[in-house]
Amino acid sequence: MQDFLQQTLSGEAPHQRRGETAHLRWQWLYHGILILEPTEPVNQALVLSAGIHGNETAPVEIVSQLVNALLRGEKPLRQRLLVILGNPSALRTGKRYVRYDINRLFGGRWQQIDDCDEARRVLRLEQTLETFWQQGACDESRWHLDMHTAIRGSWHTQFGVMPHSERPWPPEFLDWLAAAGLEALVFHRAPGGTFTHFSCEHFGAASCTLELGKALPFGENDLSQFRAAQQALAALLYGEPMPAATASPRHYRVVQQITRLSEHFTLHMSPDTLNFTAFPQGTLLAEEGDKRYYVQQAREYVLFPNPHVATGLRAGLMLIEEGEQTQALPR
Ligand SMILES: O=C(O)CCC(=O)N[C@@H](CCC(=O)O)C(=O)O
Ligand SMILES: [Zn+2]
Repeated sequence: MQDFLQQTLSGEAPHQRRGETAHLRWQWLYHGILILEPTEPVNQALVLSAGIHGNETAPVEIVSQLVNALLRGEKPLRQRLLVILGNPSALRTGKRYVRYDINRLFGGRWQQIDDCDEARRVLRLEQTLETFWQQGACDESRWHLDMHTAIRGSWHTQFGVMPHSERPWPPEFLDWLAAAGLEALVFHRAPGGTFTHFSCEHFGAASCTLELGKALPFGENDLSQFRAAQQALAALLYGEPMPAATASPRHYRVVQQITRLSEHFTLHMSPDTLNFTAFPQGTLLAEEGDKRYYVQQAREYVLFPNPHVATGLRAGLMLIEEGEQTQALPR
């Protein structure tokens, strides 16, 4: 296979479904799903995914470049690696999703929607991860990096979203995220239907949703903005030197989720509001019938505000920065 992205976009299975280089063996498992195993024994396994949303193309281009170099035999591999381009149909159309946002369906939530390609895709991805992790030794370290881009511009242009976990995060994982150039880390405080929640909750993986810049069509991305992330990935995959972290990411925690429940939902934010915009205590953020969302803490920052999500889905998250003084409004 010459080019994993082009192969995936073609919708065709490759003529040759497995192969090897001097460093590794690879196998095409299904559309957008490729497994690569080093010939030398290793004790680390990585799931590297992108294209869970079909309009978020920069990470797809980055993953494809990294993987193509491995397929051409130009680079060694230091991990067992499962590469996933999450939603090939959506990638072909350049839309976030075709019928349903697959990053809300993991952990079996696909069973709660009508049978459709996206529900089946999530089942396939869940099963593929399960088999991949089971194939490793029991002491193998498990990481999952799921790469996205944000719909809006952001005060922090590159950041990570960490799934809810009761376990402490491995320091080497946090160090890697800092070296990848992430300016902020956002910590969820409740379980969710994202891919990273699934791998963290079900398989104990250290996982993070990486948000790299703003969503643009294929060919319009300036990948040089993401040099640190690309170098950090090359370090992980090929054993190249890690870039030095220039700053420690700021830490934020989710304190409220705004959910759109009906057609009557109104979000009181302009379409230009950037991610991580701060709002003072008492600000009315959104309303829907009798339900009103206000800023509770002294100051809260908005993430992923989107009044156009399907009903029942998250229309925004409100964050506080760790270490900032908090004082909630009396209820
Ligand atoms: O910019 C937006 O509104 C969405 C960008 C995006 O797709 N983000 C992920 C975050 C997943 C997480 O919470 O870990 C998503 O919404 O699925
Ligand atoms: Zn996304």
